[in-house]
Amino acid sequence: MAVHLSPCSSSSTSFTPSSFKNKTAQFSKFITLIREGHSPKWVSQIRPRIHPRNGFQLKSSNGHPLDAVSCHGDGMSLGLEHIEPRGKEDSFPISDSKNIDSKLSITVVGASGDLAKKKIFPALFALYYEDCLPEDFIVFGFARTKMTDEELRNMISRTLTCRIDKRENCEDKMDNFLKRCFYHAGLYNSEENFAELDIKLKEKEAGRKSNRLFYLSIPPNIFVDVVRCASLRASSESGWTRVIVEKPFGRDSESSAELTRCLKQYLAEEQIFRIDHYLGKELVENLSVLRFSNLVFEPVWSRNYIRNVQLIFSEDFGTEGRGGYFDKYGIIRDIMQNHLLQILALFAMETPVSLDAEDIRNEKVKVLRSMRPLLLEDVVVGQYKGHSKDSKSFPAYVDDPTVPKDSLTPTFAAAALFIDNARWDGVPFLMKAGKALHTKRTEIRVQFRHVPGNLYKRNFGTDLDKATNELVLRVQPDEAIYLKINNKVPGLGMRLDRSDLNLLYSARYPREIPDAYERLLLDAMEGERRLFIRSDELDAAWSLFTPLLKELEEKKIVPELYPYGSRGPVGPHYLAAKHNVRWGDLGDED
Ligand SMILES: NC(=O)C1=CN([C@@H]2O[C@H](COP(=O)(O)OP(=O)(O)OC[C@H]3O[C@@H](n4cnc5c(N)ncnc54)[C@H](OP(=O)(O)O)[C@@H]3O)[C@@H](O)[C@H]2O)C=CC1
Ligand SMILES: O=C1O[C@H](COP(=O)(O)O)[C@@H](O)[C@H](O)[C@H]1O
Repeated sequence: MAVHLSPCSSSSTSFTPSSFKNKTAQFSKFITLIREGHSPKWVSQIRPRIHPRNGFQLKSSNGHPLDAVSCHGDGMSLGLEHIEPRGKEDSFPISDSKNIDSKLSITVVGASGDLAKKKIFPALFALYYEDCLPEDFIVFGFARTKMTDEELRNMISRTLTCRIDKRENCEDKMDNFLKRCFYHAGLYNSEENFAELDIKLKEKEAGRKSNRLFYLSIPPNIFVDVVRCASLRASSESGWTRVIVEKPFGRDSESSAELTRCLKQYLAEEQIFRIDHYLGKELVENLSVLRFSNLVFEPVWSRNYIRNVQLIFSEDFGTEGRGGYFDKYGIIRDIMQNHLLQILALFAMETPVSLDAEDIRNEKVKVLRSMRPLLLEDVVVGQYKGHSKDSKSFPAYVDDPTVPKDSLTPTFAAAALFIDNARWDGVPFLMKAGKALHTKRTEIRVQFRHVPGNLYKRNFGTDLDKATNELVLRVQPDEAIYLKINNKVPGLGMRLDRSDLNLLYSARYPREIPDAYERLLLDAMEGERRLFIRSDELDAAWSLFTPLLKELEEKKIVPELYPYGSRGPVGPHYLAAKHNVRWGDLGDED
């Protein structure tokens, strides 16, 4: 009987039991693993299943985080995934990665691209500079562009920087890092080209146990091809294989589910690391610390004290160079459905049972599933238009040659979301995201309720809203956490003033904050999934936005135009007013 892998991509593969040369070899490998010290506890929890590359695989039957360990021999192999006890050292700790007998091979697929140059290679170098990579690692670039190893190194070297506060040995470190970088040109759907990559990887791995990490820094339409080829032809035969997948994960619920289904033809969920780089940002990571390790915040973290929450993303440049991608997605899919919604989930979730990845992701899924799908009436969309200022002219979105002149794709959106649970009933969560605005900033703003029976209300005049407390978490730039409070102006009279209790990171922690990609790459190497998106989280996120996105497209809703470099359209003010909210980012002093 042949097992056919489904037709998610251009080719399908079949495996026959006759190719399993000797079944007893499976069991001798199994026994070897036990002898090598793998715990019989997890061995007893595994059950057989078919694996695309190895033909036969053993997998745990419960939903705990797993880690892939594969072994092979005699022309056939077993892929084993084992359960690690919760809360203990992670399934593949960096200390294990540092094991001198094993090698880490990182392949950046789409190495010639913008993200690879701008973020991934610099992040890998930063990790190397900080001694966070295993001693024995190599980095391969893979893309269609013809390049030699030397050309790749030249390309990468242009974007590498050493930490501002630690410049010693920078040149040497760069040289050593670059010596470990190699390149292989190939087609994304060619199993043959990935088999060639496999040969090169093996050459460098020199017979040692190898763990392989693939970073898919490519457009989404070729994700499945690459996963198919990499998993069938270039996955590790002696260690784990993991794949980091960049967004977008589909365009809506259906395409996202289909993408997940296709990826799972070749990978177990535990091998898929869906990246949302906002989860790797310092202030976003700190959100849980702030909430759950300070007595003063958690008790007020509910509808009883919080009037509204605002999640604001603003960029001071347009879609320059990325119009082709952006026009298919728009700002709601590009920023809101993922980055802002992930922050919202972390902000609003209940206390997780532990800091274990699954416990946190369980809570995020719960809160996402308690939310109301967005309604058209609670959304405003905009698009930037050309604008001239001080004899400088700024292009309209539709001036981009890769964007259709009549495009209705929003480059700006504002939305009101609601969580129908006991903690957040009736509290508006307002989101605002836009490109080509007057400033670059990402913030979480929490506006608190009025002080009941405030003794000092006469001092605030008629606008009591101006006197409420506001907690601001500025994710970027100039990371900061500050609380707006009312304070007495020093002196003999009784004059009140709005002041900030301000934790400005640059003053308190005068060192460079690692880039989000550094943290996330490190986590993926360690097998830590806490900051990556699980497939049910993704489903829940798409369920909230898909009906709205369809309606916007079907009804051809025309976005409100706003000038490049402005504060955006006026629609969001009406939306906020409808929910009795005033945007917190209006004052320039903020
Ligand atoms: N750039 C960014 O700031 C961000 C990007 N992302 C995501 O990361 C991924 C990579 O982004 P980015 O680097 O900007 O993408 P690019 O458009 O630069 O593409 C990366 C590489 O993929 C290859 N490629 C491009 N288009 C095609 C195509 N139609 N068919 C086959 N190969 C193609 C090219 O390499 P070659 O021709 O050499 O094969 C290119 O260098 C995308 O999924 C993107 O959505 C996510 C967050 C931010
Ligand atoms: O994912 C994306 O994020 C960037 C913004 O990331 P940041 O870390 O610079 O804030 C955005 O420009 C891009 O459109 C989007 O795809």
